[in-house]
Amino acid sequence: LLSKPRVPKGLRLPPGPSPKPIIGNALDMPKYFEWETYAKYAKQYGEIFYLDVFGTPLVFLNSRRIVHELFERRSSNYSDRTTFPMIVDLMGFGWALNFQGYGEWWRRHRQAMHNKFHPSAVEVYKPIQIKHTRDLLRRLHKAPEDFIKHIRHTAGAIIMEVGYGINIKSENDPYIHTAEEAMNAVGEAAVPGRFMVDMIHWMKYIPEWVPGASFKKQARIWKKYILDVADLPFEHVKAQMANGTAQPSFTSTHLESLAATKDAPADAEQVIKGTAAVILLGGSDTTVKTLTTFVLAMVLFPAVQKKIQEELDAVLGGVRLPEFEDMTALPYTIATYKEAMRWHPLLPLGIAHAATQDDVIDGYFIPKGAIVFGNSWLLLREETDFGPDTEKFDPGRFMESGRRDPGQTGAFGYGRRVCPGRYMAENSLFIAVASILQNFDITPTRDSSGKEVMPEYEWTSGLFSSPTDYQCTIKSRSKAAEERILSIPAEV
Ligand code: HEM
Repeated sequence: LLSKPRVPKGLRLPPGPSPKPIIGNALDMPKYFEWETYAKYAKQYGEIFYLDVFGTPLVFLNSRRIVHELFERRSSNYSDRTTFPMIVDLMGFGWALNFQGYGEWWRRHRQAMHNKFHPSAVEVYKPIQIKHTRDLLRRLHKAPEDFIKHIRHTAGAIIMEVGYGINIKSENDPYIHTAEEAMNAVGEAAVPGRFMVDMIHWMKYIPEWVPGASFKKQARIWKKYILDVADLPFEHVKAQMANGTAQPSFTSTHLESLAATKDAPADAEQVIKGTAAVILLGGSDTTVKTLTTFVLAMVLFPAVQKKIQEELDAVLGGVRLPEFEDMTALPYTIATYKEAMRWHPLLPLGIAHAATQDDVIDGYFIPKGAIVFGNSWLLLREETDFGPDTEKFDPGRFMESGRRDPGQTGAFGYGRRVCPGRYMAENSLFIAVASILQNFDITPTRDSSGKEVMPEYEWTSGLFSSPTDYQCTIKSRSKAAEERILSIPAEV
């Protein structure tokens, strides 16, 4: 199929030179690790190609030049989202700004988020991030084998306090559980092509009992989590505000401003509720998965780990825990979390954008409604931007001049849709990496004969890609490290 470029039916072409490859159709869509297959297609077909999927072009952008041209310079045309009948109509996810079309409703959500997540606004979250990261050290010291559970708890605790002022203590917190279930559902459903109903929209009207309509049953099961994750914590904060016990948070401060606003639109509360839930969803699992990638890299690349620890020891003198003020003195530590985002980007194909109007780029026609992907995985492996050997985990690459920041090269997405939580996310990653490595050594586990056993894992495939759960040994580095950890107050 791929060897014969052709023009799918129904696609108009610009006049002039012959069109570039339109390389195939739904049959050419890989189901798993799509970014790798699309990267191979890119080698064959160049900076831009597309697949025709039941009349909808899926356009793939494969170079930084073309990504910049469309997503940044022509951002007013490439900031829409495709309609996801599975996610929005059947699973009830219309409240999530991630999946809203480019328009006033999305803009109001984005504004609500921006107000509290721009670079200086996120400063107020730093004490919360420090407090819960220190608690993470205590938990890691106590039960190191459960490190993934602890990282998950910490990310959830940070985001619940930031978003709702709710202090979660238990590792089985029901809000976090609901958020994880909702996030897993999105991870599966947000991959274009995963559900046929996203291509053939009338299928959403098929009754659940019809053979072949199992997607409807699946959507119904997921919908409960998706509605609960928005409703339950929000109602909790409102009840707390009514009885005067609410802690300041994204939700409470927005609700207070709303109460003080004359003639606020009737749906203003909906915007706050939806945005708070999106913060909960976007804010916990993303950090967890990036940190599990980082821990894995530490097991696989011990020399890198040693180098980070040397930097941390030199700056902190082995006597105090890291603070955000240390950031400027810790370039290699910063390079490490950036390398984790580059080496294996969490969203290898980002979240697809959509074209609002017909457009032409380099003589290729992109029709209105086309679904447009930046292949972040490919961009982040570009040797001209990141230096040689990009398969290797090497923070040292960022110590050379002229290297690009992965956060501005696709790891956080593109243009007007770029991740609005990125400043807070980077702070969480920095303080976690610095705190963990100052105090712990991360090594492979050992078998009964004392031989090292490398972790067994696979990269997951879907909207998100991160390692499946794996084992490693996390041990405090020294007596001094142990004392530092034990001196952290038990109650956070
Ligand atoms: C390491 C952590 C994170 C990574 C790698 C990440 C990555 C991304 C990516 C790739 C996108 C898609 C952008 C696009 O469409 O071009 C995105 C969107 C988004 N992210 Fe993040 N993110 C992270 C953390 C967070 C956090 C902490 C929050 C909330 C506090 C958040 C909230 C959002 C929201 C609301 C959107 C949707 C934006 C829109 O559609 O306009 N993310 N993120």
